[in-house]
Amino acid sequence: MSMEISSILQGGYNHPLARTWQCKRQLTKSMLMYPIFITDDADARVEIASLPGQCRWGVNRLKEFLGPLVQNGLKSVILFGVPFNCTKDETGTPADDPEGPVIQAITRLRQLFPELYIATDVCLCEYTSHGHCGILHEDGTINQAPSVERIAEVAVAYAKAGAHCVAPSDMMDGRIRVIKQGLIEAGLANRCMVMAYSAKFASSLYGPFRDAAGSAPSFGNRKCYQLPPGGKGLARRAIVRDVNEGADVIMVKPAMPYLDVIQDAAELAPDHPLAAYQVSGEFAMVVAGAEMGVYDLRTMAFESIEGMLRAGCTLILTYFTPQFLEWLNEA
Ligand SMILES: NCc1[nH]cc(CCC(=O)O)c1CC(=O)O
Ligand SMILES: [Zn+2]
Ligand SMILES: [Zn+2]
Repeated sequence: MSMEISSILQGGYNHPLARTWQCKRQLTKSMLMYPIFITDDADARVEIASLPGQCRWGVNRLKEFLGPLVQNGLKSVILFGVPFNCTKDETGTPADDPEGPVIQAITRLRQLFPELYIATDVCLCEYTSHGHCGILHEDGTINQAPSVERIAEVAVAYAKAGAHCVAPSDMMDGRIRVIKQGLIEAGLANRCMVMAYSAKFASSLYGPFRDAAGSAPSFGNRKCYQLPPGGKGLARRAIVRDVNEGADVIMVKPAMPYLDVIQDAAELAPDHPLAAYQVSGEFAMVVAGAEMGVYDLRTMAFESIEGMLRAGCTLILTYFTPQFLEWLNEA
């Protein structure tokens, strides 16, 4: 009894090279954007306990930190400011301080690595006294209009300093439109991209980041602006909303538990680049499993990315970037 011809699949992926042809999209170095933490002690290099292998860096150390990675094919970074020596207030005044870590780092990186693509996370939580991502009413709820104005002001300041991309992670309604408008008014809209954290969920997976950035809210939580994990419909509406407001790139965050949302974004915004953010808790989880002997780190790291590529993303923000650059050399 012979097999049906359509039953035979293995011949199509028997050879290692043929296996790569079965993947519609393969990880390349250009797809990787590395999230890095910049602190306001210029000479600092402080390891972050909850994020194995990651440090908070001062601007004077950026050459030694990123030089070897750029040499190895690093194409882009996204900057997070982590200030300790500033006075945080209600409106996040230190966010766009010209002497602050983000603007200093943009200037320095543009000089050091002219080819490196520099994105900046834009948010107020690292700079507000209350640790929330916007400006609050007396009763502690978000005051939308001034929040969005302030966030746009910070975004434009980063663009003026030379950022190639501003990426608002606050999840305030209407911010993409106001940021885009601000860039247009500043004459920068044609050379600074807006990457919208469109579908950002209220996740348990941000813990190590908040630890690293000192950005945990001092009261309450972020559930009135970040999406509920089951909110597929809301995520779809937020993606469409941000496209209509002028986002250049759509992002889904976290990535691994939200692959269906990435796939939805690919369908809803087929003409936009699509980013997935493998967040701090995902990174910590993958590393911890390897340390417990559950799997091989490298194999699992690639598998975790494979899902995002299948779902349709074209850009990946991950703390594994230095390792991937290395592993892709060996592949
Ligand atoms: N604006 C907040 C912000 N910016 C980046 C992350 C998370 C990134 C990560 O976990 O790697 C968060 C999440 C949060 O604290 O709510
Ligand atoms: Zn924030
Ligand atoms: Zn942020």
